Amino acid sequence: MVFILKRLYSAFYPPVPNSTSPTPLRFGILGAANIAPIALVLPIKNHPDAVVHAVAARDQKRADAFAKKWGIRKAYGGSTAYQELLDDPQVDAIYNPLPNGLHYEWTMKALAAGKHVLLEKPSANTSEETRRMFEFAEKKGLVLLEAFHYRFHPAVRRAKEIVSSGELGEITRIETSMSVPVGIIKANDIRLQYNLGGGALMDMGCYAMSMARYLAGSNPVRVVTASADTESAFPKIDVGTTATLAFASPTSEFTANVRAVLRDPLRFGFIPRMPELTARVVGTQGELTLFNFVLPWAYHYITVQSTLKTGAKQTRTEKHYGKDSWTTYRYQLEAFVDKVRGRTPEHWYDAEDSIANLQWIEHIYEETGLGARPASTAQVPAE
Ligand SMILES: NC(=O)C1=CN([C@@H]2O[C@H](COP(=O)(O)OP(=O)(O)OC[C@H]3O[C@@H](n4cnc5c(N)ncnc54)[C@H](OP(=O)(O)O)[C@@H]3O)[C@@H](O)[C@H]2O)C=CC1
Ligand SMILES: O=C1OC[C@@H](O)[C@H](O)[C@H]1O
Repeated sequence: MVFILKRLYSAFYPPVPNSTSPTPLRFGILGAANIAPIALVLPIKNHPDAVVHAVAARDQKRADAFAKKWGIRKAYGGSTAYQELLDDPQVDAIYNPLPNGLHYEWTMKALAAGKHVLLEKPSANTSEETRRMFEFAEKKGLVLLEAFHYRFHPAVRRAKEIVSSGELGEITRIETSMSVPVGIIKANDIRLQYNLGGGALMDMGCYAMSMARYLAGSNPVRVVTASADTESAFPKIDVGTTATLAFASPTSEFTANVRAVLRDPLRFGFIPRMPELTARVVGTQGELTLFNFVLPWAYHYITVQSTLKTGAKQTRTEKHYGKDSWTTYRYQLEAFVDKVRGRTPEHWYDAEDSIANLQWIEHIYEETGLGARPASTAQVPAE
């Protein structure tokens, strides 16, 4: 417990670098979003070559309050604030943590304004929108990254390394699961609004899908089964989705179970269930479990159970926290800034990865009968 508190403390009070660049990469944030402090504002304090220059919110008071609280120089507010932020020549890169259904519109506008974009997950409401954003970024020579921060963390990279090493033999099953108990996500949350791109599969499921594909090292070949739980209060929203995907293997096929739940029901009507954040790979020679693959910087463990040549089973536990005080978001920021600066990031993933992730999310939504999330109807700049 003390260990976790220390990790949280250093995430919230990151050490500042001894020297900083006179010309740092200047970020602008679209929306005074809940996630912005932990995902960008705090980790950037530890980056010697990046700063947050401005924030924009639909309400001036909200923008001012956010800027004051987090020490941000400039605050744009009002109905034209987002565009004013994009037009600010002192902003080099945009962080887009708007609701999913607005990702496409404002990323396209940011790219049109000549800004690099760090875009929250899931990248858009549809895979076609994702493809268009990446094509536009490519055309403009700008960096665009879907913020799957977990992928940059040493614990996740190590889990992948173990799977790829062949130590577990041939993969026979993958399970990725993310759930939170009912009550955490409030009824008016963006995650429960269809037009804003809500749904468990979009929100938590995009990680579960991304991790399953990452561990598999390929894309699925088909959806085997998929079912969604709904509640009448939230039309067209999956409050929970479970899907089984088939992947091709050298000998035949293996399956991945992907589970995402936004409102896990109480046990016996009153006991909250523990959140789940687990990835598991079962192979012909052993199995691996990564507990907390999404926020491994706070706490995680990897257990590997393998079968020795003698037939005996051996179990070990590994932990990989990497650099002191670095969260998944700090690792992600390092890669993003490196990419913009023309350096080769230690780790990266490409447009095809983001496009495929959403394609398979769409396939699952179709299979559940709920249908994919609605495409944006906003006017966007010509690609
Ligand atoms: N990487 C990660 O770990 C996490 C990523 N996320 C992702 O970040 C994004 C934002 O999530 P979160 O911070 O929880 O969201 P918030 O509920 O804080 O909403 C984000 C911002 O959206 C703006 N907004 C614009 N239009 C609307 C609208 N019609 N309704 C509601 N809000 C609107 C608001 O900006 P304004 O201030 O201008 O009013 C608000 O600040 C999502 O894509 C989510 O998937 C979320 C949590 C964790
Ligand atoms: O990105 C996220 O990570 C953590 C989850 O709890 C949250 O709902 C999601 O948006």
